[in-house]
Amino acid sequence: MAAHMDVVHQFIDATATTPLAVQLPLLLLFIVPLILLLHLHVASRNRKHQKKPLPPSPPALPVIGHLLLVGDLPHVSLRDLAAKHDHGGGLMLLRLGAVQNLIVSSPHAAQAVLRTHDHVFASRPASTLVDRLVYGSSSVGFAPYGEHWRQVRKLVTTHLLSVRKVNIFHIARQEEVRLVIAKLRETTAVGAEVDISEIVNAFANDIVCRAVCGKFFRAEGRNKLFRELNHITTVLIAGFNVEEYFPGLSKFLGVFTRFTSNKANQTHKRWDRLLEEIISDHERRRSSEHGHGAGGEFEQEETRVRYHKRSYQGHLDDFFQDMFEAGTATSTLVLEFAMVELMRNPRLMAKLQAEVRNMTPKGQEMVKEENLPSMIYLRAVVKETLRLHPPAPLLVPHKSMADCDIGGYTIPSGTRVIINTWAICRDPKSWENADEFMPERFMNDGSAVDIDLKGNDFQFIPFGAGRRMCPGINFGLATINIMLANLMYCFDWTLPAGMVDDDIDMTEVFGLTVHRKEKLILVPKTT
Ligand code: HEM
Repeated sequence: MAAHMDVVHQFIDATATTPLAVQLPLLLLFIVPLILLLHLHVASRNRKHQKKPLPPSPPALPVIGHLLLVGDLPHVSLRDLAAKHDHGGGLMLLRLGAVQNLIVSSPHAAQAVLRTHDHVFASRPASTLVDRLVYGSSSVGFAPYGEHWRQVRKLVTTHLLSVRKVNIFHIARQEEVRLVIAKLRETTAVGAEVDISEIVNAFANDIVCRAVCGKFFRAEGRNKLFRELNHITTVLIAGFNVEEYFPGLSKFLGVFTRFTSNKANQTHKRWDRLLEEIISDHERRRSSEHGHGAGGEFEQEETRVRYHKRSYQGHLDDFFQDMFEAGTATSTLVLEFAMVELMRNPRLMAKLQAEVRNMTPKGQEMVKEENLPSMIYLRAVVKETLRLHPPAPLLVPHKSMADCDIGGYTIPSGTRVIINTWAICRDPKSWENADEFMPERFMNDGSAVDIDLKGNDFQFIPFGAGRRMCPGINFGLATINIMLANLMYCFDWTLPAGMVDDDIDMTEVFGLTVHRKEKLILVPKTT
């Protein structure tokens, strides 16, 4: 240290006495390396903090951005756009009106969003329409990430959708399936055609109604009213809502949005009335149950669930409504598409029927839940249906809560995130003969035998993954498995006279979920 100070002193002494011509080179000798070092240090710090580029994007029009590129079937057009513009990274930015949307189209990119950076992307974009129509930001499915969402999600998961609760509801499921089978048997007596789409929709609706409202849900046609309100809600949410794409202009857009807003307000009031009635009914029945004692295990459990719901009164309506929207259309669609694919592939239907009939004890009137675990082909058929026809092909939009770097790009805070699970589930890089219905791929010797749908295998995420993953997965699969098994066990199926397999129209209509345009009409025959 002393030696070092000596050198500095010598330098100062020298510079004080030597002429400028000698001082300058000496100064340069010291200062230039210092400036260079400083420059290198700043450059490396800048490099570290420098924002990475935004993800690639097709050319956009002024004001409306890429809105015109998203056609009637956004899951298809987004897949095609990504193939051209995302440079193979699975990330593409589209500006829809004033809103930036990150389109995620590969398993790798989905994993980055839903697992590695799940804490950044676990929020939901705000929507004035959803707020007006449903309980929006206070529901489970549309709530922004935060304490409220955590509370309602925990409540739903623990008291309605846990594996234990789903198992307890098996008696109710069995009873509801029995009603459907009895109705279908009546039609077989006269050889009539049945609207399968309608039957499975009523069934899925009634199952959710029963879980949420208890076993008196049919009183005063409530199940039908639920179905109607659910339908209107889904159509409104799925429609094009200009405020969503130009949120800053919502005040000036009143003229364009008045019709939708009025309809949304009316529908909201009807939901309110219905849910209020149900809550008061619960209260009344609960006090009378106190007097008479509770029934079997299922009824006791129903009472306990109601009690817990009551203890969270403030959010009761929120999650009631969520259950209907999230739980009905999804299970309906899987059942309907499974029947469609099996009708188009009679050999596969025969294989499934053989399994279901062999695994059900002789003489049993219908398949019971305890018979299901041995039906591995049934599970493969359901998985393959979910792969080819995920009911929510773009999941539910997520929103980023902070800037985040993924794959060499910066995703700015506040970006809306659309995960194209439909494209991912049909990506030929992950799936052999990706567009073909081949349940065998999920069987023992199949290429996808180890791939599961619980949010760990990112090439197959029909229920999403991470914090916002569907909490109704067990409930939904239980509903689908028992119904499909019984449709296979109790009946043989044919198309209406004059139709052949290829006549089944696969044209899709996009909404919150994607469904076929045509109803599925079939003729059941008892076996
Ligand atoms: C086959 C049936 C079903 C499928 C394919 C399905 C699929 C999905 C998907 C893709 C999401 C969004 C995940 C994300 O944003 O990352 C979701 C969310 C949700 N699902 Fe399901 N679902 C099904 C059945 C059900 C059922 C039966 C219920 C309840 C009875 C339910 C309740 C919910 C709820 C509450 C959410 C919102 C979760 C949140 O935002 O935290 N789902 N579902």
